[in-house]
Amino acid sequence: MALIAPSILSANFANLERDFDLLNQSACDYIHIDVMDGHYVNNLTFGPPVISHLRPLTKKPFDVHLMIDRPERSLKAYKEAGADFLTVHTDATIHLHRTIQEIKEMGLKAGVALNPAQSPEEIRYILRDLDLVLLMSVNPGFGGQSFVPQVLDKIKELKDIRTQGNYSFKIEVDGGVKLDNAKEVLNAGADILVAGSAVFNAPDPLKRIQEFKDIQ
Ligand SMILES: O=C(CO)[C@@H](O)[C@H](O)COP(=O)(O)O
Repeated sequence: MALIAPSILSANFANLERDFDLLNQSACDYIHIDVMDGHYVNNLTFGPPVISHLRPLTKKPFDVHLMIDRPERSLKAYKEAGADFLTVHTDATIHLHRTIQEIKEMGLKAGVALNPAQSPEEIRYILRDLDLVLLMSVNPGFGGQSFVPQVLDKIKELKDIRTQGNYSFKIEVDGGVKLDNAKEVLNAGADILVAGSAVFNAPDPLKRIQEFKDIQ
C-alpha cells in the first residue's frame, strides 16, 4: 500500500489547526512540511517556531523537507521543533556526507532531495547512509506545478540501484502527484507519495487521502 505524505504547503496557513485535525482523522502516514527560505528557493514558508507549535497537534511523523541554503546550520533547531525526517538538498550544503551524519547522530531519519535535473549518480557514495531519497518531480519552490515526466525513469533507475546495492532507503516522490498519475509513479518504484494541492484543493481532502491510499 502506498505511503501518503500530504504537503501542508497547500494547507491554509491561517488555519493550520483545522487542517491538522483533518490529517489526524485521515489515513495519511506522514505530514510533509516544506521549509523554504527565500534563498534556495524564491518562496518563503516557515521555520522551527511554527513547526514546534504544530508538533503537539498530531502524533503523525513530521517529514521535514528543507529547501534552505546551508541546512547544517539549523539541524538542531529542526530536531528540537519535532522533525522525524530531515531532508536536505545536495546543492544546498557544502559537505553533504557530514550533514547526513549529523542528522543521523541526532537520532533522526536522514533524507536527500534531488531536483528534476539531478542524477542519482550524485549521491551514489552516500546511499548506504540514507533513510530517504526524495525525488522532486517539479522544480522546488511552489505547490500546484505539473509533474515532470522524465522523473518516472529516474524513479525506476533509483529503484534498480537500491535493489543492486541492497540499500534500505525509501523513495519519495514530490510534486505534481495527482490521482491520475499516482499509480504510474508507484509502479515505477515510489514508496511515498507527497501530495499538496491534490489533497488540500480537493472538495473532500479526507476522501482524497483515502483514494490515494486505496490505489492498488
Ligand atoms: O516541495 C514542494 C514544492 O517545492 C512540494 O512538496 C509541493 O508542496 C507539492 O505540491 P503539489 O505539487 O502536490 O501541489
